Order: sequence, then C-alpha cells, then structure tokens
Amino acid sequence: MSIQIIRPARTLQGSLTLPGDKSISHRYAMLAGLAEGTTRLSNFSTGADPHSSLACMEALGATIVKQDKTIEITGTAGAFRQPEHPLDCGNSGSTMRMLAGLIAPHPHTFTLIGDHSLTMRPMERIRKPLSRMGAEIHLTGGDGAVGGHAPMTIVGGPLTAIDFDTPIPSAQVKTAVLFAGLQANGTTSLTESVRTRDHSEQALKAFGATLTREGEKLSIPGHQKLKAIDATVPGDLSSAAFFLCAALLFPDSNLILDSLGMNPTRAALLDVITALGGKIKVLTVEEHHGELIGTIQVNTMPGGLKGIAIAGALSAQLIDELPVLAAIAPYTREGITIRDAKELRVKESDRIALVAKNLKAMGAEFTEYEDGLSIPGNQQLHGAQIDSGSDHRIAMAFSIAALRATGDTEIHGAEAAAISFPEFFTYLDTLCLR
Ligand SMILES: O=C(O)C1=C[C@@H](OP(=O)(O)O)[C@@H](O)[C@H](O)C1
Ligand SMILES: C=C(OP(=O)(O)O)C(=O)O
Repeated sequence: MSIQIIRPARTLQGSLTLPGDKSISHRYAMLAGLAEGTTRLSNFSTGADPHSSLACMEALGATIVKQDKTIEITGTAGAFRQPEHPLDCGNSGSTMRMLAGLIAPHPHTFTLIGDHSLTMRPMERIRKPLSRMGAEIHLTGGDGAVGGHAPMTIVGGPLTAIDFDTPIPSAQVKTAVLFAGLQANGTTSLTESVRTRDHSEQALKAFGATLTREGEKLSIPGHQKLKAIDATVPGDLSSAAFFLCAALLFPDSNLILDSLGMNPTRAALLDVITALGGKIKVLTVEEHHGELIGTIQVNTMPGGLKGIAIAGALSAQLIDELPVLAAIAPYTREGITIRDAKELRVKESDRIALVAKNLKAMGAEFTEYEDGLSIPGNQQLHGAQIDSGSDHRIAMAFSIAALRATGDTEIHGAEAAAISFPEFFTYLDTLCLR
C-alpha cells in the first residue's frame, strides 16, 4: 500500500486538460465492441476501470489496439464469442452492471468476477430487470444487507422487451436495461425515478441506434445494429471536481480546464461550485456526439465559501462528487449537509463511514446519518493519517482537504487514485503553490 504526503498549499493556479471521462469511456468501449467496424477513440480514460471494460471486450472477441490515450476497437458485428475465462471487471461497478445487459442477449454462458470491493456490491438491481427480459442470472449470496453479488453467472439467450420503472436512481441500471433492450425482441421502455447521466443515450445514438424520450419515458426498439465511430472522449468532470474544490479553498486561485465534459445531466457540480461562492466563466463550448465539451475558468469570489444543503435528486446527480464536497465542508462558512445519499454506502467502500472516519482524524465535528452527513463550517482541520479504504475518491477527496490543514497529511492507500485518475497526484503538485 503506498503513502502519499500532502503538504498544505498557499494557492492553486494553472491550466489542465483532463484525461477522458470514465463513464463515457466505458460506454464507447462496450458499444464499439458490439458494433461493426473499427472505432477510433482519442483521449480515452487513463483510469484502470475503463481498461477493465476494454479487457472484457477483448475476451468477448473485439480487437483492441492501444496507443497512449488513443484506442482502436474493431467490434464483433453483434456476435460476442464465448469467453475462455471469467470476465474480470476489476474494481468497476460500471463494467459489471452495464456489461451484464450488453452480453445477456448472447447465446453463451458468462461468469463475471471482480476484486474484493466489487464482490461486495449489490447486483440484484440488474438481475431483476434482466431476468424479467428472460436472462438466467445467478448471483452469489443474497442474505446480507447488500443482497446478491458477484461472482455472477449469466446464461444468455434471446430476450424480450419490458416496461421498466427504475426503483433506485442509477445510470448503470438504466444502461444495463438499454443495452439489453437494444438487442431484444420488441421495444423496451424505461422510466427513471430521477433523471441520471444520459451518456448511454448519447452514445447509443452516436453509434447509430434509434432511441426516443417522451417526458421521463425512454424507449429503445430491439434488434438494432451499431456502426463504428470516431470520437474524442471529453475530459472527466468528476476528476476535475477535486481541483475545482481545491480552487475554492484559496482566495487568489485561478484554474483553467479545457476539453472538459459539460453534459448538463452530469454538470450539477458547476452549479454547486457557484452556489458555494466560486466564479465559473465558460470560455468555449461545443457539441460532439451529443456531449458538450468546453473550456472553463474558475476563480474564487471575495468573502470565502458559503455553505449548501444537498438532498433529493441533487444527491443522485452529484453522487461521485459528494466525498470531496464533504471533505472541504469544514472550510466553508455555513457548512455542508448531504442527505438522500444512502447509495454512497454501497460504492467502492462505505463512503459515508470513510468520510466520517477521515474527517474525525483531521479533527472535524460532524453528524453522520444513514443517508448522509452534516458538517458545520468554520472549522480548522489538522494534518492526519488518512485511510483511503482502497477507494479512489476517498484518497483524492482527503488530499484536497489536506491542502488547507495545519501540518502534513499522509494518504494511506493512495494508489487507489489510479482506478479513475492515475495522474492525480502529479497534477495536484503542478497546480499547488506552496
Ligand atoms: O453510469 C455511470 O457511469 C456511473 C453511475 C454512477 O453509479 P450508479 O449507477 O450506481 O449510481 C456513478 O456512481 C458511477 O461512478 C458511474
Ligand atoms: C462508483 C464509482 O464507480 P463504479 O460504480 O463504476 O465502480 C466511482 O467511480 O465513484
């Protein structure tokens, strides 16, 4: 396990191009693997998770050529092969859940495995709709709080369209159903309880699929064929979140981020940054395959950080950014409250418990709830030993809290950052002035 030492900083300045978005990279990798022809993707995510998706595509018969951040994927033209070994999804919930929907219509038996963390995560949420469509899915366990989990076996075959109402807000569950519906008999419809990130809808259209939305109802006809694309993956806003929050901590910070993904279903963080007292200037914005890509400049307004209450749909839309928002909450004036975020307990770690443990280590006061945290403002944190719990977002979130603490902070298990953002510590060092 590696330890990274973070020293307090004086301010944060510079400009960055972020590596490609993790969510979009997964989807492009999977749809390219199913499509006919060779897809060329530049600025593909450098995180380990989307590379787990690529490895699964290779095991299913796609040909992958990697050259730095450019990836060429020659697809299977709709016919995945029987893999020789279990499909290893590593640490990636996105890979396991979305892949399940993609492969379930194929006439093979698939075993999906993952690391210790992924093996603890709930999979019943995708088993339910996919088995309603006719897939035979066996999960492990099922009695504990999490319910059935990996290893998962899928006995694939022809599927039938369903009408599905998503009980929990999850873009991964939505995607599993859409990817299965794309290849099923009939038209599959899906209504979301909360509108989650729409990268799958945009990606499906980019690869040539038909998909419609009427109000909150999405419909996808089955038996559709996909065609390869050329695309550039926008910079990852959830990775940018760490530097955006760091910029808020210092009065004279100045941060420019270019080629950044700004999909409106993903960009709630930009509104939160503004509400907290950050000033965001959008310098450019363009659209590519349905995704907005822009350049933004972030500064702080005089008067310090306000506070915010995050609840309801906003919690779902900000789900991956909540750990870093919680980590900077003590430095705000009014504090930050996060509710309706129970999902955080079943991510790569129990993120509510780990945020609480690490805030406490740094000397903060807070209240922990089953579905969130309330963290008062006007608190000075001190350097501490941070436990990442092998969770990338926890390792990075507390590196940001450390920038305004008194004394140095040790991030234990810092290597976890590579799951989504291997360059994180190098970029942080470049941007921080001490
Ligand atoms: O669809 C996606 O790419 C993701 C959806 C979210 O998970 P859920 O679908 O479980 O909410 C998020 O936490 C994850 O990092 C990526
Ligand atoms: C929850 C995350 O990813 P996944 O569900 O794909 O493991 C994340 O990146 O924070």
